Amino acid sequence: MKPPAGKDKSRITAARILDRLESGDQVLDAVLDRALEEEPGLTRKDRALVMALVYGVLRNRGRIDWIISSFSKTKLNKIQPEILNILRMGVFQLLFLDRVPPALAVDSSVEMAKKAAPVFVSKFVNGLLRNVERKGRGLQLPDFAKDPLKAVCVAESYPEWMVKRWIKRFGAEETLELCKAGNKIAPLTIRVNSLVANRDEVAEAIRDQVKSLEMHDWPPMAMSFAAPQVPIFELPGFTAGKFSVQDAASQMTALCLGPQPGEVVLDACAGLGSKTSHMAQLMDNKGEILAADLEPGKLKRLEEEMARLKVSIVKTRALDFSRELPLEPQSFDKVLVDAPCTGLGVIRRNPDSKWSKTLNSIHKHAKLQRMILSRASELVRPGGLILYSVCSMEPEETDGVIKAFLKNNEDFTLEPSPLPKEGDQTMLDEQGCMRTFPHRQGMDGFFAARMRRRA
Ligand SMILES: C[S@@+](CC[C@H](N)C(=O)[O-])C[C@H]1O[C@@H](n2cnc3c(N)ncnc32)[C@H](O)[C@@H]1O
Repeated sequence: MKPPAGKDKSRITAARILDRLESGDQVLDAVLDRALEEEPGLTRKDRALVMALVYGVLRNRGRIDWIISSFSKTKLNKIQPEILNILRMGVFQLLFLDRVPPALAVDSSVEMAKKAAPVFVSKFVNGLLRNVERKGRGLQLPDFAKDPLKAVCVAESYPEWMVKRWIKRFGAEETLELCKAGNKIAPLTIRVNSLVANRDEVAEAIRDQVKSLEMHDWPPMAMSFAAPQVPIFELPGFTAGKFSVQDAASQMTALCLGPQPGEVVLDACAGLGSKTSHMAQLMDNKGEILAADLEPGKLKRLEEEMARLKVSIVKTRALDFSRELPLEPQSFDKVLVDAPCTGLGVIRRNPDSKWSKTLNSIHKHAKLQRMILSRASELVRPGGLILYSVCSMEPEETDGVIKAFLKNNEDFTLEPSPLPKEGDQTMLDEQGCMRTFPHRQGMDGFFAARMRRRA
């Protein structure tokens, strides 16, 4: 079966994205955006196939590789990386994607292999995928009762080092739940911009264009939905700035800091500004926010986003918080440090992190986080607050950073974040730090600690 041209382009684009991710130094969103920009001819349907293939392979890569190993005499690390990604996409289409006819899954993979390698390699691809088609579903997965580590790694597709440390911390049963939750497609959650709209009004405007619309009890401006009929930026109210896309756990961060109207606030690692605009909203667009980030390009996009959301109290400045800062010490009422991290709490959105992060990434991030928190804290006025947050659940990036900071900065003390205690009590630990987990609350995995400088 000869693959139709449009679909072939989708597969070639998906393979290119997977190949580019191999280097480990680029994140999925950026690689996706660039690859899709390079192929303006792809229709919405073609793009949907690209997404399905890329996310599908990344979510299921451990299991797919185990299947390939079961049918290949050649070790995986001896297979040319481009060919391995073609095989992964082929196996994914054969065993995980019902809508692709098996002949198309095999033939399109063989055609791609022919362009990337000598004929004997495309024959290997053909033979292996035909075997997977015939016998792949009959493979017996490793037994959880006998070898939980291997069973979780294969069945849920996670690297061994990650599962090992989670089993040590959470036990095998809970690790299985955590890994399963990380493979689920995350709901689309938005935050209504109270500066220009209320939640009921936004819900009514989008109700007939989305499925399973659900209002959250907490955080109060959040609602989630599935399967929007149009891209988010085409939903009614988006252009007018009535809402932003932001996970519920991420919406909790600004609430933990609780900036008030009229205050002077610093967002030290502002990125594209999802928490900056939330803080402006909580401040009723009164006061001042300095949004800083290492990357000036992000701040330009942040400024555009503030304009869309009708936020006028934000100034931006490119700053490196791992170095001495050109700012007046103790000049801010509140400081948010939403630090760069491994992102292991948001695997369901960025499944590439499973394969790009290592134990070393955790240690490298923890070192940078300590430096950034320490520099940013110099800017907090007496009696003022600093909130440290990361979208990771790893002890080195959470408790480790806070413990070291409090030890070296005796004029700061940890205090409970002002999240509701009843009902949602599980979001706060015994010290009042916010901790969310995908398998416990159905939210991204986040950590936030609120610390006050003595007056
Ligand atoms: C977790 S992201 C922030 C996300 C952002 N707060 C939001 O809600 O959209 C961390 C940010 O820290 C920035 N960053 C990394 N190293 C930094 C440094 N040394 N100084 C300042 N910002 C840094 C990154 O560019 C990135 O945008």
